[in-house]
Amino acid sequence: MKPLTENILTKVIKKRPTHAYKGTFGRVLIIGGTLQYGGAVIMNALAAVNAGAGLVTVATDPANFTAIHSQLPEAMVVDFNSDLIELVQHHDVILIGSGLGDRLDILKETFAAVYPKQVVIVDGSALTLVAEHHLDWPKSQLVITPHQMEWQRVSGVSIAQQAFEAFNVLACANFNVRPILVLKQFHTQIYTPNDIYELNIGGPHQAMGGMGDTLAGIIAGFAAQFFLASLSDAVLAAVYTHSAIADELAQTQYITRPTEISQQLPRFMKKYAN
Ligand SMILES: NC(=O)C1=CN([C@@H]2O[C@H](COP(=O)(O)OP(=O)(O)OC[C@H]3O[C@@H](n4cnc5c(N)ncnc54)[C@H](OP(=O)(O)O)[C@@H]3O)[C@@H](O)[C@H]2O)[C@@H](O)CC1
Ligand SMILES: Nc1ncnc2c1ncn2[C@@H]1O[C@H](COP(=O)(O)OP(=O)(O)O)[C@@H](O)[C@H]1O
Ligand SMILES: [Mg+2]
Repeated sequence: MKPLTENILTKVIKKRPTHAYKGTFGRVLIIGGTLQYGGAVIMNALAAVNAGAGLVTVATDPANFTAIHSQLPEAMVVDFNSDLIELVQHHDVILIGSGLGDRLDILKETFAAVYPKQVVIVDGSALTLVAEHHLDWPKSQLVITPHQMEWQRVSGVSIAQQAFEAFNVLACANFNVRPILVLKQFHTQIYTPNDIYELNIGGPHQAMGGMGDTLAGIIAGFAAQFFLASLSDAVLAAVYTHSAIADELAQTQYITRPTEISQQLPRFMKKYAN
């Protein structure tokens, strides 16, 4: 296992070309946020917008529309009960699952609509639904972001077994599509097709609901902008950035709120852009 270091940031985060426009930095579609979990998609979107995604749309329960607009006027909204096929196909990056609850119908429709060039990030409730209903993974560039219980549900690798890399590698090999696995924990591990990395920063100041929703949003924002270099590198840089900002905040704070991490993204990224 390789340590994930700060070097990944200068490798991935690039100075913006002068003639760029919003389309240059990718279209992100976030799908999730039932009535109970509206905050999850707000945190996804705050992270994706602040990470620099060019255009962000949130497909969610209409009950969340006003809250999303008041937090983040940069984001667009759409009813997740409407026909999503065309919408899904018009985006570069799809983030599905944070606060999706039991909406298996939406998950199946999305998985069926995506095509191989797209990046699909599967988080939260979508992972639990895949496990419960034995769904095939979408035929796309796949990133999955389970915490340890979600990974146990999806892969059958128990939390105790997860300490042994080989079990996790074998489980990934058994998927119908090869994923990039972000296995979240204290010292998160990232399984890419070539290597396994361990994050050696971050800490218990991050142990709070919404922290994973924020990470998923940063991954979406980085994948949208920096995908052409390498999706694996974009994911690695997103994981590092999330905890590096948290650790900066923790120098003077007892806890680090997910929404504060998102606020710090533009300032933090500026330091590494070259
Ligand atoms: N503001 C919002 O809208 C928010 C919405 N959210 C959304 O809620 C949805 C449900 O997600 P979820 O993670 O809260 O619940 P679930 O999938 O049942 O997993 C919890 C179970 O797993 C266990 N467990 C064991 N190890 C663990 C570990 N390392 N990390 C975490 N858990 C671990 C744990 O054990 P216990 O705590 O009981 O000891 C418990 O039994 C999801 O879509 C998410 O996006 C949240 O983001 C919060 C903010
Ligand atoms: N003790 C800890 N040290 C470092 N990171 C932590 C710690 N506890 C939680 N985290 C991080 O917080 C996030 C939790 O993700 P998740 O459980 O999916 O949150 P949520 O679904 O509530 O948004 C992960 O990125 C995880 O690595
Ligand atoms: Mg989560």
